[in-house]
Amino acid sequence: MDNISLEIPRHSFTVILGANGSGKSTLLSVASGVLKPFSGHVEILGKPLDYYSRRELARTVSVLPQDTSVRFPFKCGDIVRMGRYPYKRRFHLPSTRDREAVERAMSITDTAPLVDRLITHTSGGEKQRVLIARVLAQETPLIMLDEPTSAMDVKWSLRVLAIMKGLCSKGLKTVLVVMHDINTAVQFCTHLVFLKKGRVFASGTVDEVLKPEILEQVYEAPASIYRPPGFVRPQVIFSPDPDTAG
Ligand SMILES: Nc1ncnc2c1ncn2[C@@H]1O[C@H](COP(=O)(O)OP(=O)(O)OP(=O)(O)O)[C@@H](O)[C@H]1O
Repeated sequence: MDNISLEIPRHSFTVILGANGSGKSTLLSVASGVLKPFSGHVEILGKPLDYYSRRELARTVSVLPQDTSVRFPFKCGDIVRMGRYPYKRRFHLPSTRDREAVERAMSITDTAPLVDRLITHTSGGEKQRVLIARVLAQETPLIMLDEPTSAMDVKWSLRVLAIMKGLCSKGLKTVLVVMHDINTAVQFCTHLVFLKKGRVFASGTVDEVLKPEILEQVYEAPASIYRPPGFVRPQVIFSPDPDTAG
């Protein structure tokens, strides 16, 4: 990736979209400090990333990576409690605030019934919900999620995105999400970023950038926008390539 210049508005719910290999996960890794950029810099809440200590960064940004394979048989409750590590003081038991944050996160994500279940014994969608609970328990002003709902059913995809949207619209969080499902993304997000070949191709509000000419260049497929009755936001239809559609 090169020449990326991007500002994520505070309290926005921004979704990063683009074709496979366009650089979405890489951008999220650079933005969260997991990867160092070869040149340039990242600022979080007006402060250069390099000025954050690891602990301060972990109290500022919570990240859900794309690869969520958990190889160790931790209990789901312990996984969510890990979200409180940035606040842990040596030789201290979890505080009331720690316990409340974990309980709240597990309640919102309906993962309390899984508290004693081993994470290795959960379904793909349940595991993603547990990891979302960990992110919420971390209580950071910034949340970065890489394909957080890829294994979730429709109900839970919509619910998790609605939770994130609610936190942004209340002014409590800024959320940056990588997703492929453009039609679900536009129902919730305030801003869209389209990447193409490692560069920002378009960035702005849904109305500014959800345009057939942009979509066609990003996805290399004919696109139309329509507004189904009862939907506040538009939807996209991609037409199959007549040569390969059969
Ligand atoms: N560890 C790595 N080493 C070298 N190249 C990598 C590595 N990870 C990713 N890449 C390459 O960097 C480019 C961007 O990858 P990235 O994972 O950011 O894309 P993406 O937009 O998230 O893709 P997808 O939609 O398939 O998840 C791709 O060409 C990919 O092959």
